[in-house]
Amino acid sequence: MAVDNKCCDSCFHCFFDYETPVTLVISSKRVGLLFRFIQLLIVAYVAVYVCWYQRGYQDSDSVISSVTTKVKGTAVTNTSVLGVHVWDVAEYVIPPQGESSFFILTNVIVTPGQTQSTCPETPSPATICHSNSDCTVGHMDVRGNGVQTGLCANYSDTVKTCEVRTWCPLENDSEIPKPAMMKSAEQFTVLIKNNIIYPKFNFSKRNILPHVNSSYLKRCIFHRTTDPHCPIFCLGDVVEEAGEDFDAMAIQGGVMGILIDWSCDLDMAESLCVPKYSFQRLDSKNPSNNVAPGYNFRFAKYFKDDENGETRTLIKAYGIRFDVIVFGKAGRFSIVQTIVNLGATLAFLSLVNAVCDWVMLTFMEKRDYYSKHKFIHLDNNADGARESLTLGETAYGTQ
Ligand SMILES: Nc1ncnc2c1ncn2[C@@H]1O[C@H](COP(=O)(O)OP(=O)(O)OP(=O)(O)O)[C@@H](O)[C@H]1O
Repeated sequence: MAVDNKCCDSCFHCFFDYETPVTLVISSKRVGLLFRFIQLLIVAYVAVYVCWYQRGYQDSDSVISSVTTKVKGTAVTNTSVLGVHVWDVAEYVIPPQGESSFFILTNVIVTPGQTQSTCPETPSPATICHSNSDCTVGHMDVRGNGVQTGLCANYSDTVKTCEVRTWCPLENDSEIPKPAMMKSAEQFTVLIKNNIIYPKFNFSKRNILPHVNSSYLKRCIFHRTTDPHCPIFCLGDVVEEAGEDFDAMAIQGGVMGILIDWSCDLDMAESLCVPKYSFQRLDSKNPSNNVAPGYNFRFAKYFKDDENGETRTLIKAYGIRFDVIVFGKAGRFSIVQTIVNLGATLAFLSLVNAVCDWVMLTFMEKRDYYSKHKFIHLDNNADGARESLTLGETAYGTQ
């Protein structure tokens, strides 16, 4: 019965009691100092990080962009296979459309006069044979060059390999030309046309800036200090600025990144929103992991001979692929973002009291004395304003 009464009593109190905070002024230098220090930390965080660094008062948008490229330049080579050969854009830029990623041929292994016939395979543990019984008719090896005829043929005076039906003679890529056949490609230039949009702010711009006229475009080459807004780049300069050696890279090829940063503060003048260019090698050139370095692929040019038979020239192309990568974020003042961030700041400031109370009631010498005055229970049934202090029980646990 007594338990029931106690339970009803506490439910009654819980439901009908009214709690109101009492302002307690504590003249303690230590607590006061802690309070101001945490306040200062929060204000500094909001001012420096949220407002200045993160621009918390701005709404932001990511860039959308289109890129086209055009390469210019010619190179001359003189080799035993091709003789004197002049290479122009249509031959060394692959693909020729001028996309945001383009390949410049810098080194080649040419195998001319290939026809559909039979010839001995390139020697390897899987293709070397001693007699016909070592070869299987119709066998195709993924790493091989054709379909085995079942014959063991002389590859050289000392080596025999299984004969295959394929495009013969086979390519011999055991030695890559050094120096690269077209190392003069470092003098080629590329015009990059880049249009960007920030759709949220209805803002668009291109990297050929308003002050760039056609006569300037005809003679300028990008230079970080003298011509930072010229959209024509010398390939050698791009590789050099990335800290790489063009001659070395031209031998086995690689991948370069031309990075265009369009980060803009749209609260400032539009003329200050300009592209910032940087260059970076994107493929691995780690000397400790130098297996399968560079970049190469094969393609062929096909001809009809006098008897209407098909002949082709196989080209193993080594070169540098340039990827134009556009990125950026723009920000513009937004009242909604400002209010959201101000609200977050105020919410943070309200935490200061909670932290100081916790320190004061947990670690300070006079914590019992503070807690005695912090939590007061007023009994409404008593005559006048009799105070009953709830000693020992605080919101932070038993003291
Ligand atoms: N890779 C490049 N190196 C140097 N200048 C270039 C390069 N690409 C284009 N230009 C020059 O930039 C200008 C604009 O090129 P755009 O391709 O828009 O015009 P174009 O008249 O079709 O160019 P072109 O016929 O000379 O290839 C032209 O004067 C062009 O000669």
